[in-house]
Amino acid sequence: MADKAIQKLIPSRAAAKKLFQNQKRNCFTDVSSNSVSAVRLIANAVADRTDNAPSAASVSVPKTIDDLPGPSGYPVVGTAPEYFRKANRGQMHEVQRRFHEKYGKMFKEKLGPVTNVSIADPNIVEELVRKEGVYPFRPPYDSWILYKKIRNQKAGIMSSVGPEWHKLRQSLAKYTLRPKTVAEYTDVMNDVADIFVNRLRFLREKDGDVENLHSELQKWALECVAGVILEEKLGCLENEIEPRVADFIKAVGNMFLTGHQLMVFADVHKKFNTKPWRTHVEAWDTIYSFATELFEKKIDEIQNGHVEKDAVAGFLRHMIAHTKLDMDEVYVNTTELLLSGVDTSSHALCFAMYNLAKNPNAQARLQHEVDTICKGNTCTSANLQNMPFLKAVVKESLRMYPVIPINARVMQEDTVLNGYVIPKNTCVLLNGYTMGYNEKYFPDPESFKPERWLRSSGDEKHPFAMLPFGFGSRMCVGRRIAEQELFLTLTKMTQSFWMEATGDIETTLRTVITPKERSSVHQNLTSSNTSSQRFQFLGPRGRAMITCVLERLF
Ligand code: HEM
Repeated sequence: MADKAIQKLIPSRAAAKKLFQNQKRNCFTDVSSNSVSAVRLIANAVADRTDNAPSAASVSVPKTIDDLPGPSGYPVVGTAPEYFRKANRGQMHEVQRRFHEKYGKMFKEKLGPVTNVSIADPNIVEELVRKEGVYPFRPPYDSWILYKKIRNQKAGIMSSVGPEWHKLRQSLAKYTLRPKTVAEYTDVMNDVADIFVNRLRFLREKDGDVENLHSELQKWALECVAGVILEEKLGCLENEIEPRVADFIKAVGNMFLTGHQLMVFADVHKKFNTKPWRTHVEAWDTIYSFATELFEKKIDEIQNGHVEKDAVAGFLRHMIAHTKLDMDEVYVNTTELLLSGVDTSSHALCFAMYNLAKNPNAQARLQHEVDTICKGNTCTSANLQNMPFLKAVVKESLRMYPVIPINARVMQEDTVLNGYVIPKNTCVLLNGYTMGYNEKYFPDPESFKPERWLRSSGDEKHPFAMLPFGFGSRMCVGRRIAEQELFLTLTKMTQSFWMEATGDIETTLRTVITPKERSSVHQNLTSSNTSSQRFQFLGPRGRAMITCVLERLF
């Protein structure tokens, strides 16, 4: 295969020159013919900024995937056992980082019968974006596909591929990624942030203890995303919550956890009806039943004209009113948006709070910015335009704790990346986590330094070196929603509390990076403005709270 592909990829000199010129003019259009790929290869060889780019001499003989370095692994199972070793469980991102340290910015690896390629270099990511075509293929978990098959369920924007995905995506992204539209949800999000902060105070005041901070964060995220999509107040942060809300949150966590566990040999798990498979099915069933209930209630309200006249239309109403999606499509999109918005935003907020608590100078600087710009009032979307440090805090926190540390694409055709022919159907893993800790792009990467993102730092950042929301036309469709939730809630937290922490959060990967159950973090929340009114979140043994919250719950 490789020889044939290489032959096809080598154009005549004249054709190459002409195509190269076109290519330079058109570098972001999708061109998929092999001859053009070859020209890209030449263009990349000439323009490649990477330190070990293929030399001009090697260009005429592109290398194949077999030439890539990588761990040799064991017969049949390849490197799979490496990920199942006790010390490495839930640490796929760390294992990948170590492989990159050993084999460089691009390596191959056999996982069972499949050969994957891993990359951790912004130039190669950029090259991939240019070549991934109209339908970037992020592989859904096999377990998702199997579930949808047994339940005859359609795929939504997150789990579909090809033209089907494109249709769902186009209908949605024009609203969810439009800053002006997302800004309309400022009040909804601020209301939830208020309730969240009051809830923390209430829990503290009641018995001096916050029983389950992580659960409060997940409820905060669900309340936000339900407000934005369904215009629905679920009451997640009230004292008594409906069991279905708690069940849904638990189901989302279980679906991501077991999806990750079933990454290899999902069909075998299904055949033998193993525990992870049963949990996976149960989790999806719970997710769909919750979404169906909400969806049907909202549709009923819309049809009967019971929607508040002044309410800002949620994304569900946008999809119904302004797109050509049928009701089934609107429903699966709604479901997948809801479930995508819980563990992602809640973990991101948890890590940002933790980073601020651990870095008092950064927290003080943020407090100063918040006080100067918001002047003690609720933050508006206009205020957000003037809060670069707040944005830098979120960026830096996502660099250190990218909620989704490894992204993936399946090549839709033989594609040359960094001078290697990557065969069609190969899965390429993009290690955002590894890039985020690369000294070359982020000096002193272990330190939390929001100021590195400020224009005044004078640092030029490679635009593809940090991709917490993914990239290209398949990037996170909820990005702006998530960012705005984080900005507004962190502002409210900063206006309300001073956060302190000792100890460290440990993380585990369950599709999303999650704080580990037994992280020994000690964190105080103190009312930020009145020193006499001290909110100390105390745990059962009198230890400072967020600490104990994390110790108990994760
Ligand atoms: C800090 C929070 C979040 C992070 C870090 C995050 C990150 C990501 C990443 C890395 C992807 C994959 C993109 C790619 O393949 O290039 C993704 C996809 C997606 N995200 Fe998010 N996300 C967050 C919050 C949200 C929220 C709040 C929602 C919903 C409102 C959401 C909805 C989605 C959906 C539906 C997709 C699939 C998009 C597609 O395939 O077209 N995300 N997200």
